[in-house]
Amino acid sequence: MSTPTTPNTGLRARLDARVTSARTAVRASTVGRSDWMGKTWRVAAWIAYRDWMFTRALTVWAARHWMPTVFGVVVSVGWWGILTLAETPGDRITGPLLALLVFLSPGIVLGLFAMIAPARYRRRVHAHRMAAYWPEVARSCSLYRAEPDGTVTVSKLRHVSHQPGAVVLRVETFPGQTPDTLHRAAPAIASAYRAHGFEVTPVKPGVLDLALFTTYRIAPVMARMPVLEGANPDALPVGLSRTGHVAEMVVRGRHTLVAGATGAGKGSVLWSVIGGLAPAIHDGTVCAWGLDLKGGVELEMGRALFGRVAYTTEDSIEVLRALMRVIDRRKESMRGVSRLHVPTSAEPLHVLMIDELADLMAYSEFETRREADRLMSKILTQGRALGVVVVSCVQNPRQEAVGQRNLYPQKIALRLDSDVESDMVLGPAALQAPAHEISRSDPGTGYLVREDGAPVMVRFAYWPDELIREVAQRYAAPASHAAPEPRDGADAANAWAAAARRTTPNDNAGKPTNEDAPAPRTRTRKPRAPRKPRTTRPAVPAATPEEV
Ligand SMILES: Nc1ncnc2c1ncn2[C@@H]1O[C@H](COP(=O)(O)OP(=O)(O)OP(=O)(O)O)[C@@H](O)[C@H]1O
Repeated sequence: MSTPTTPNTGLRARLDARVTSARTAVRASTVGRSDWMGKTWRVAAWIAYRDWMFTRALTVWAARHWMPTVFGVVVSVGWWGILTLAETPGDRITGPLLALLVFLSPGIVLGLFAMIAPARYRRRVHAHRMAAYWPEVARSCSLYRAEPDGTVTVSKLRHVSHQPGAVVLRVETFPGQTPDTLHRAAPAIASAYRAHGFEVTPVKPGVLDLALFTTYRIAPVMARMPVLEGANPDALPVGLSRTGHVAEMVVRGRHTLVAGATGAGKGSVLWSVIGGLAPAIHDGTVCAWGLDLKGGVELEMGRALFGRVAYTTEDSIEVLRALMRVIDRRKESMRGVSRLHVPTSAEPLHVLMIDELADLMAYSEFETRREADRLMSKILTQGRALGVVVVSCVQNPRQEAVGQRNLYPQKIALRLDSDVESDMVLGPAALQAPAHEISRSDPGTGYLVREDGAPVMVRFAYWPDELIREVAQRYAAPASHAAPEPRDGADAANAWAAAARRTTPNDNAGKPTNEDAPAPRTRTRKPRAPRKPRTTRPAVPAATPEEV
């Protein structure tokens, strides 16, 4: 069966056929010939092809590095002028002098470059050295493939760039290699280049940026008066990263666990979040709740920013219940409408800040602990999409203190006491984020591990008391940020408890107490019938020494 063809397709096919036959004819009469003429054509074609490749690479390089290109053109034109002038009959000095100058010109050009832009020159030289060392590093870190003919292919180093405090290697996988291999080799590469740490960032499929840090520390950062544009719960600026960029943290849609030994700087994280969101709190799109089980020492400083706070375990349970009521209401209002809550001043994003989670979850009375555990589990599992997020700070990340570690998709590990604790908080990310190695003299420094598992070292901004007071005064929370009243009947948490036949203090609200209850009926028990004497087998008498 023939397919109908349009006149256009027919023309194109005819043209293609002619081009193909012309190419075949040209090949046959040039490089396809088997005699010496064919050989000459092949050599000429090879030279033309190499020329074309060189010109293309040179053009691309010139377009990328226009400054040295312009400089080179100016110098060449200058030389041409001098050489023209030197063509004076009888002059025996200018020619050799110019030849010497031409011989020395690369050094002169580089020297001028080093004089004009010394920092840039040093970076170029450093990048060049790192690139020269790369094949050896790649081979020793198993980033190579050996062909049967003995050739060795290593992962390609695309380019080396410098950022403040880091050198970034852009590395490309070769066919047959996966980015995972590069991820695994990253610690060895960092060690080969004597780097203080590393971060791996995927750029595109098969291409990764490996940042090697030239400094171990991030200098302290002071917080400043926040502005409304910065108060973005999707990308909240909280400090500086090792590359000197502003480190951002996602607050909306993420629960965050902050773990750090005493004096590690959990206060800086706490205030970077609440203080950073202060303008949004003031305009009503964020509502802050606080549990400070150190008796309010931390949160009272900025009390005006919070809608509701609790400083005792009993009050904390009430606050958690109130948050559950928010979740219950949102569930009803968002059902079938949206799957991720968008904060507005009528329906704000609720951020619960807990300072010292272990006081509530591990060191309180059994009943309180059980109730807190139940409410926290519900808030952590249901709150995220409904616009209720939790930021919990804890000193001791061990199991009994933070049983719900896995319910926090985002983790911040400040200085920790041991590698076991780093492992507990960060899981597999601890390999790239050794929080136990953070120095005591660097409070506020920690690893921020987002949902994707890639850790970033951050120095959280330091919030002095005066600034917290000033921010609280300027951006006080609106009066409407009071906790919602309980609806008639039990809230969802209590319904859940009732379903599980567990009693909570709240289940008993409004129910008759034991004083109202009728006296319990006492059952008169019949006296037990006397036991029948047991029929026992006759005991075997112990053997006497004579019998043995
Ligand atoms: N980002 C920071 N930059 C510089 N210094 C900081 C920073 N954060 C905290 N500090 C210093 O470290 C000290 C301890 O900080 P902070 O009270 O926040 O620690 P913490 O982890 O909350 O300790 P604890 O759990 O014992 O209360 C502060 O008094 C301050 O001097």
